[in-house]
Amino acid sequence: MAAKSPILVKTTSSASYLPFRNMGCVKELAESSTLSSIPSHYVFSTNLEDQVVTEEIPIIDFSLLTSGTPDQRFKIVQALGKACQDWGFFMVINHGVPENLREEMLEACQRFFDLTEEEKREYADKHVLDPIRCGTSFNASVEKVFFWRDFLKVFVHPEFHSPVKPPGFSEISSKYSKRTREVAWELLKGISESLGLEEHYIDNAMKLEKGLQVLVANLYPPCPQPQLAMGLPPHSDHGLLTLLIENTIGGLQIQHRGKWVQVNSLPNSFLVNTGDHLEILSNGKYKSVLHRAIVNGKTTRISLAMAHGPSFDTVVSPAPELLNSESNPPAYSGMKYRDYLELQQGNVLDRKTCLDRVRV
Ligand SMILES: O=C(O)CCC(=O)C(=O)O
Ligand SMILES: [Fe+2]
Repeated sequence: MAAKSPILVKTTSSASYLPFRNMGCVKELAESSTLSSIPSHYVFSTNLEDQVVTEEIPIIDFSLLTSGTPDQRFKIVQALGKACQDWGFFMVINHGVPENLREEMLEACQRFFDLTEEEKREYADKHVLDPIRCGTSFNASVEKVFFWRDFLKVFVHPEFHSPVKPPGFSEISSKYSKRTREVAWELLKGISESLGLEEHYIDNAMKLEKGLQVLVANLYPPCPQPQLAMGLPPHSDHGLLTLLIENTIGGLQIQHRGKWVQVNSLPNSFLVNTGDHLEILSNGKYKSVLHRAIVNGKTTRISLAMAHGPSFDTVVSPAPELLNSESNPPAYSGMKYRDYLELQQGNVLDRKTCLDRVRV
């Protein structure tokens, strides 16, 4: 393959922005009125010129899963299985989580990012397994190139944590986490059945009663050179299922049959993607989806991903019930979820390189 010529761009010298490496805040950088080009350490060298297409993304009507007739439930379980197998991604409608709670939660996240650097510092530079941490990019301590994104990550289950500021964050987050968790766990029952396992199989095997739920708020400020920067690069999520909402601004793209597909979310829907641990548990039948977040030049985008995983101590390996020594041998080795999480979050975010470490 011919080597790509380097992209030549006018960028700002990184030296004057180095302080951001410590605390991290692309928000402040973006708000500095003189910024007309991005510092060189935000230039993402790989191809942002890939063709992006629009396709019809599977839609799951949640109400049919919980209160449909047996026939409707059967059909929606099949649709769930097909969405997991063909896409690793679907939109969930009629889930019963009130629209105003979703909006209040997004506003609370905005208010967190609006706190001063001083107020946020308490949660900066934390270990990846610290229950509350904020920062910029993905893992600024090991990255050469930064992503155009600030984040807040909070473990909200099995123990509930919350930053004390901004006022009201804790109450809203507690309500929102509970409601989303219920939706995720119900979807996992349907997904269990779609694999030919009994309804509570994933519950039991992954010890969901103590399952980890992480609130991940992402802030992508307007970027003066959006075609050169990346919000989040192609990656898959750890855990089983991630339920994402966004303010009115799009930016999520998923990979489907080798192409990047733009996600245009339906109003009031959850954007759901399957994670690495569902891929492991299903022995590769339901592959975790590669996705990325792009940035824009005009408006701040906020997304809120709720990641749902096993309990920390669960060793996740392919479900024995799905294996066959001849036709379907185990394709992944077992690893404790806590160790996987530490590995994934403690390294550079790069496609599915973490999952590759447990492939047999
Ligand atoms: O902002 C988005 O749309 C994607 C966020 C995401 O992939 C993540 O937080 O893992
Ligand atoms: Fe993600």
